[in-house]
Amino acid sequence: MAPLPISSIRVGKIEDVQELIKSKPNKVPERFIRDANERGVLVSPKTHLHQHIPVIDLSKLSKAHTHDDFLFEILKLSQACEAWGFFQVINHGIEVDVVDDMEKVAKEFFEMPLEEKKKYPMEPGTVQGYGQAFIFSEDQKLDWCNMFALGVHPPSIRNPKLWPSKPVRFSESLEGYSKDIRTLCKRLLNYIAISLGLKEERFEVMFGEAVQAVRMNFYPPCSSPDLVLGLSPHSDGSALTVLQQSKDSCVGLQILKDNTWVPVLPLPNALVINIGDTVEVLTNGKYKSVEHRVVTNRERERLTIVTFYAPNYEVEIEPMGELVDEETNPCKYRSYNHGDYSYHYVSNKLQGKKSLDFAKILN
Ligand SMILES: COC(=O)C(/C=C/C1=C(C)CCCC1(C)C)=C/O[C@H]1C=C(C)C(=O)O1
Ligand SMILES: O=C(O)CCC(=O)C(=O)O
Ligand SMILES: [Fe+2]
Repeated sequence: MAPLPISSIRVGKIEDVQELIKSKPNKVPERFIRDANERGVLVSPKTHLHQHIPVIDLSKLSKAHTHDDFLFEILKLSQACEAWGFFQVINHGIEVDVVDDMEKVAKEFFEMPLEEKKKYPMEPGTVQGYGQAFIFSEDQKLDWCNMFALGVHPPSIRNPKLWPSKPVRFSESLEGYSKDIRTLCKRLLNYIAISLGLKEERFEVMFGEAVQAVRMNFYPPCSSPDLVLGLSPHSDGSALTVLQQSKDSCVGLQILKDNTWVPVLPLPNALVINIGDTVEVLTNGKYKSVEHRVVTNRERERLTIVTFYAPNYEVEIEPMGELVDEETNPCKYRSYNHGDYSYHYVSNKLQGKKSLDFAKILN
């Protein structure tokens, strides 16, 4: 994927939110204050008024369980992908130590002094390193978030200069974690294929050497959480996204369901999975990538480790023939190259599901 044309990008001063709350704990600079229609309404996690995203027990999909258990869980998965685009997985098979270790090094990374983190800058027009991605103009509102993003796989997408030497165990932990998350993504895509009545390895074969990137998001507390957003509304450009919320994180992720922002309440040892734009296109819209955003908290911070899993850049994407019917379910998306979609995605600001207009066939 080619870098963006840096010369044309003027982003102004992007303040580091962790530093901001150290020096002026009660001040929210104008550039973070959202227009009234965009602001994150706080939703109490205690409220029982909300529906919750489905929970899929992956142990029920292993050989140790009965065929009925398997079918029931696959049905739940299919309903989750169709109605929610989001679900949590429990008994996912990734060792607690691997997950905890990743959380620990990510936390240590964000806790380092700014000078240390600045050794790995996200330059304007790039998406890897420490900073804020998706900023393309001086008047664009900023998210109340610090990010650290790295390309992980295949090795050709890595920028080794951005892999930090501190915390000392960071790279080793990220390698181990990413290997396990990759296995989980392949497994989930196999189950998703089964849930669609496709051959189990349909996605794996199509994706080739899949692209995997990780983004760590740190949201410090904010004195006026009702005025800002932790992360702007967006859908993910990936095929699947795996989100880990650190143990002491506040609730913050909200997904747009039936025009209402529904909070995602963390479950112990669960991972949150969401369908990305690529699976929406491949399934001709049967499984949807759902718009989501993050709100902040007055007292508590939030740390998330997010993996984007997507086809190789060379792969041509279009709705799968098995899921299209010229008469009853015609193609809703055109054919395109995934590398081109990735470029399009990272060269535009996060704006709901707007990125997918790239692929939509408009009648
Ligand atoms: C800040 O970055 C992102 O939010 C992001 C970027 C991912 C990427 C890298 C960090 C390096 C390699 C390229 C890639 C674009 C995957 C989001 O990723 C989404 C967007 C697309 C498209 C995707 O596949 O995942
Ligand atoms: O931090 C979160 O809860 C959500 C992060 C997210 O949506 C993303 O990184 O794409
Ligand atoms: Fe996201």
